[in-house]
Amino acid sequence: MLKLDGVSKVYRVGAFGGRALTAVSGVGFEVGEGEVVSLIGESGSGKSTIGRMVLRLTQVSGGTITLDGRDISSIRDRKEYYRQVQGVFQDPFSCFNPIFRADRVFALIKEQYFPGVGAREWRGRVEDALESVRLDPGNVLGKYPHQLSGGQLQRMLIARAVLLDIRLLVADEIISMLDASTRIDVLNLLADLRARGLGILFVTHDLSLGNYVSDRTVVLRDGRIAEMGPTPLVFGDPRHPYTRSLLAAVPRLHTKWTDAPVDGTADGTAEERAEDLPCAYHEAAQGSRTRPGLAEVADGHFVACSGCAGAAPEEKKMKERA
Ligand SMILES: Nc1ncnc2c1ncn2[C@@H]1O[C@H](COP(=O)(O)OP(=O)(O)OP(=O)(O)O)[C@@H](O)[C@H]1O
Repeated sequence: MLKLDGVSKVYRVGAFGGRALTAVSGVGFEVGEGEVVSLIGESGSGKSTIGRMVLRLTQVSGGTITLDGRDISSIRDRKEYYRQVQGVFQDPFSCFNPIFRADRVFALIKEQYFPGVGAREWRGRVEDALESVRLDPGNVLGKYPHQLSGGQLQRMLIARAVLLDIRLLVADEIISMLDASTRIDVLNLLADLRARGLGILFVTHDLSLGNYVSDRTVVLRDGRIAEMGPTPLVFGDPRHPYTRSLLAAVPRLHTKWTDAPVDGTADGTAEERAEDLPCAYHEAAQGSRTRPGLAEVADGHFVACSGCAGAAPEEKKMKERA
């Protein structure tokens, strides 16, 4: 369904746009029907930029993004595209105009996409969509955004996507602002939608969430893919030192921060990372024709050479020392 191939994004920054900032470089992965793919990485690694490019909110600088083989930038009718692909973002409040009732988001969809549907039938469809995201229509219809919780608003936005019967949802940090119990509700809701065939690009900096929801995981570092593959492989057998350090830094439920090792990771794996270098995947990554810069270490499990161009400076230094 969705395919990114060698996608890059360069922003012009600084005074008069005189400096180039490469936010995303040579990224390629797919999202199939009924598949959840997590895009994981630290702040600034380029996750949202990728989401925005998929949503056509930001132009691609290099490479292609295709939907069913069609370059999305060639789809002139944006409405046709947004009928299939929608985004939901971190802050649900910012998606609603406080002076209008929250259900205006549904009215706008009707106006744009379903002008011929009668009022009664539309009301039925809205109620069904709300129930499918476990909202009681009687509780939320007719209310203003400030009368609803963040979780309710987030679900209304997902209901809007359900009404459009989209094929791909870009979910960018959608549960970061929700409390723990609402989070799990929204995650389970995504699982329902996935079971109905919806593809989901799940953008998060939270590894445990990525592990919980996704079939496949793409780990981004400085705009490049460090590692990607089936989630159980990436989390169960991480090969890139960066993935390992991210996983090691996840706080453990029964460990107090005062008991954490002083090297900054939760289980003291800094030594292990140094031992990994020089990189065992250098030749395979260089030689790959299908996934340039990535070595396939198991079926569908790819890892970047930690010493190649684009690797973080401290990794390069470690490689030189090794
Ligand atoms: N519109 C823009 N103009 C210039 N630079 C930008 C723009 N948007 C993002 N960037 C830069 O691109 C890089 C990647 O940003 P992006 O928001 O994609 O990262 P992210 O991984 O989603 O981070 P976060 O988790 O903090 O949202 C950052 O260095 C950021 O400062």
